[in-house]
Order: sequence, then structure tokens, then C-alpha cells
Amino acid sequence: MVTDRSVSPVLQVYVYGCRPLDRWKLRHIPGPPQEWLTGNILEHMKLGGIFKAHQFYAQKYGPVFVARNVHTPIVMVESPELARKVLLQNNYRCVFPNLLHGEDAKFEESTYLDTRGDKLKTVRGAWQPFFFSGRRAPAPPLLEGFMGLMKESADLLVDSVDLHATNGQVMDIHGMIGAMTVQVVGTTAFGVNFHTQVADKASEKNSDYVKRLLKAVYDIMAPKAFSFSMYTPPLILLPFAAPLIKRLAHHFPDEGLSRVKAGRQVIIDIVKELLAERRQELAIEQNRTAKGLGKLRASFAETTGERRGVAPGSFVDLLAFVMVLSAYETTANALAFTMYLLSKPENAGKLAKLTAEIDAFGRERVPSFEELDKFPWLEACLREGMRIFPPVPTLTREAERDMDLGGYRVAKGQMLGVAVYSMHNNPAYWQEPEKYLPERFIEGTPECLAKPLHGYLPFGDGLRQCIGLRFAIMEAKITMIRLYQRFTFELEAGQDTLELRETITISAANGVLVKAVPRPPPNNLF
Ligand code: HEM
Repeated sequence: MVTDRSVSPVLQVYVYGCRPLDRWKLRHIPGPPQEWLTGNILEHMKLGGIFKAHQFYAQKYGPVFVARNVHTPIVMVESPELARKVLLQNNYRCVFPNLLHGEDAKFEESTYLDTRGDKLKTVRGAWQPFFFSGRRAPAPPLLEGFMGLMKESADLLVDSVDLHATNGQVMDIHGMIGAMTVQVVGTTAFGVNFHTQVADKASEKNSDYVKRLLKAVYDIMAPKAFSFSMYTPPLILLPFAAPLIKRLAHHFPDEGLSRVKAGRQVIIDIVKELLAERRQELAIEQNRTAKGLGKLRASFAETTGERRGVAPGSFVDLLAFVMVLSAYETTANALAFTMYLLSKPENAGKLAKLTAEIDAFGRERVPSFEELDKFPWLEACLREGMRIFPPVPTLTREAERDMDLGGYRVAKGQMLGVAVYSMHNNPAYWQEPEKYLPERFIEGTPECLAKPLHGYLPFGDGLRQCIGLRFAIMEAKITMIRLYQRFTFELEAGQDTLELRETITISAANGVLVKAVPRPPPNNLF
């Protein structure tokens, strides 16, 4: 016989799994029916990922819909105007419930991506001059200081491609570019050369940092994103019991949570080791590698020091880690996707225009910072690549006040999302979105005139827009120029469509497999 006492917890669990309050609050907004406890996650998996599911839902329900990851409801928007409204009016990213407690929770707060309030303004203000400087901005041109490192790193990549080409080997260009972008941003953030590229024979130790760092990032991301701990379901089901569940998890961690905690510790240790190494290097030789980066670290610490009211020390150091996390994969994905698209036979004309632009500049010359502006077609190729495959397919915000979104009221505190991938590939906003047309980003062309005004968001928008966007475009341009001065690339068979893997970013699940075709030397051109 079932007693009242045993029924009530069962009923509680059932009711929490249905989230009746959320359903009631969002009842006026369309969206897919939610499954008990899992929300829409099973359907997301069936449709090929959350970003693909958003595309499907936008077609079915229109530009505003509710979707649920596990069973947290997110009000998604998929129109240029609404995306702009969400991103310009709200500055906080969504914070999903997590199991972290005590010191671990402090670490989480330090990682900036979720930062809010005054701390956000101070930190963002301190970072801004490094990244938004340049000729068009009043701040000192620190960006220019990164040119040397970017060029050196791109040339190591070219050496490595050359080696593969000589041996007639197929290569995963996505993986190789990833090694380069880690080197660039790791060195930028910590002032210590990461030595991640094959052709670089220097210290094994630093490349070991990267392996450990990336593994730690994976260990943290996977369980956090997909709730591998046995404590996560009760945390979500019984939010009022969160403090107790967190304490229990902290004292009796299971395997999933232990991996997260160990991953955090690895990151903290590596950051400390890197900084110690950096100090040693500086002491030995003031002016060695990456001068601009040395400047960055020093000024980083100065501007974010006690005077500016941001806790110094480990916090500042962890910000450097956040930079690596935000910068390496996004840039690698953008480059690899663009190279993939340019290597498709149907885009041979677009590739020919690129090589012509590069040849007009010179097949041997290294561009200066100013000369990077002489490559509008290259920039358009990259921007169009990020339209078809935006490295960050979904953006999130928390509503800071009650809002109207396309006629639907949402309450303060509601999680909001922007379906960037879907919007970038929607024929309602882009003519023939499946076509790779860099012309869309060349002023005055009919394709450019047909482009939506605000519908392009690979770097987000508003106060939380990607801080590294100029850095990323600069790095991508130098890399492409150095590669295409020497080679073009042929796609290996079986890659007509790319299988995509989704974490916070989207990337090529099986890499981008190409063969490099050496271009005839410049004196054979005529
Ligand atoms: C092609 C390469 C890149 C892409 C596509 C990209 C994309 C993005 C996106 C979509 C966001 C979120 C924006 C929003 O919520 O509105 C973001 C944030 C951020 N990105 Fe990037 N990013 C790239 C490269 C970089 C680089 C090279 C750096 C640093 C050197 C960087 C540092 C950051 C930081 C620190 C944030 C957080 C900004 C904040 O919360 O205030 N990113 N990025």
C-alpha cells in the first residue's frame, strides 16, 4: 500500500520534472512540447545538435520560441531585430545551475564569461585597450605588437604544410591550425611560447601544458554541459535543496564531479607554472619573444590591479586563461571552415579571386599591419565562412528587466538565446544562404545590398561582444595570406558536407582533410 508519506516525494519529483510554473509563465510563447525531465534534449540529439534543432524550431514556430536544454527553458529569438534587442539590452550571460561549492565556486566566478555588475565594467574596461586599439581607435596601437608573433606562428604552420605536401600526405588542416592558434593566444596571454606546432623543436614541456590544459578544459566542459554527475538531476529537480546538495557533492564527490574538480586544479596549477616561467624568462632576457605580449601581461596586471578595484593575483591570471579558452578554438574553426569552403570545386572562382588578390600584393612579401587592409576579398571570404558556419552558434543572455520580444512578454530573469546559426542560414534573411558568396561582404555589390542590416552575428553584439574580434581577423588574415602565397588545397573525398560537432562552439567533427598543392613559384607566373 502506498502511504501519503511515500506519495508526496514521488509527486514532488514528478511535478518538478514537469516544471509547471515555467510552463505557465511561458505558456503564451510557442515551442516544441517538452518531455518530462529531459525537456527537448532528446529531440536536439535526434536533429543533430542544439543549433540544428533551433533551425528546425524557427521554421516551425517562427522567430520567437521556447526550447529546453534538459529542462531549463530558454526563450530563443531568430530574427535580426530581436537578436539586436536581446544583445543590446542585456549584458549578462545565462548562468546554469552547477554543483560547485566553496573555493571551486569562487573559481567559476573568476572566469569572467559569467561576470556581472561593476566587476564586469572594470574588467572589460581594462581589457578593451588591448583589443580595440589600432589605427581606427584612439588607444595606443597595441594590436600591431602582435603582428610578429602571428606571422612567426603562421610561418611555422606553412613549414608543417610544406612537409606534408612534399611527402604527398593528407593532413587535417583544422587540427594543424588549432595548434597554431593555441600558440598565438597562449603566448599572448601568458607571454610564454607554447611551442605547439610540429615544426617547432623547442621545449616539450610547454606543449605538455597545452595538452594538459585542453584535457582539463574538456573535463570541465563535458560534465558541466551534459550533467554527468549523479548530483545534477536532484540539483535541477529540487532547486530549494541546492545548498544541501552542493555540500553533499563537495564532501562525497562522484566520478563526474571529481573530474571537474581535478580539471580546475590542473588549470590553476598550469597558470601558476606559466607565470613563474614567464617571470624567469623576463629576468633572464627582458626582450625575448613576443614583445607586444610582454606589454599585454604587464599592462594587464597594472590596469586590473588594486587601483582599479579588481582583485589582483590569481584572478588576473585566470583571465589570461579565459582568453585562451575563448580565442583558440573559435579562430581555428573560422579558418578551417573558410579553407574548407574555398577548397570545394564549386567555389573555384572564389579561390581564384583570392589567389589573384594575394599575387597582386606579392608572393613573398609579408604584409605590415596597415597593409592588411589591402585584402578586402580575403576578409570577405572569412566573413562569409563565419556566416555559413558561425563558430559560436548560439548566444545567451539573461533578461535584466521585463521585455517585449516580438509581441511576447518575458519576465526579468528569464534566460534568452539568439539562434545565430539558424539566422545566418535562413533564406528569409539571406538570398541563397547555402551558397558561398563572399561578395555579400564587398561594399556596393548587389549581394551586399541584399544583406540584412543586423543579421550577421559571428562575434555577438552589445557590451559582451567578442573582445578579440579584431585580433581574430588579423590573425586569420595573416595565416591565410602566408598559406595561399605558397599553396592551394584539395579536399579529400567524402567531405561534400561537413559533419559538425557542437560544444559551446561548432567545429568539424572529423577535421578538414586536405592535400596541399604547391603553387608555381612567382617567376613562373607569366
Ligand atoms: C574567429 C574567432 C572568434 C569568434 C568567432 C569569436 C566569437 C565570440 C562570441 C560569439 C562571443 C560572445 C559574444 C556575445 O555574447 O555577444 C565571444 C566572446 C569573447 N571572446 Fe571571442 N571569438 C573569436 C576570437 C576571440 C579571440 C582571438 C579572443 C581573444 C584574444 C576572444 C576573446 C573573447 C572574450 C574574452 C569574450 C568574452 C567577452 C565578454 O564576455 O565580455 N575571442 N567571442
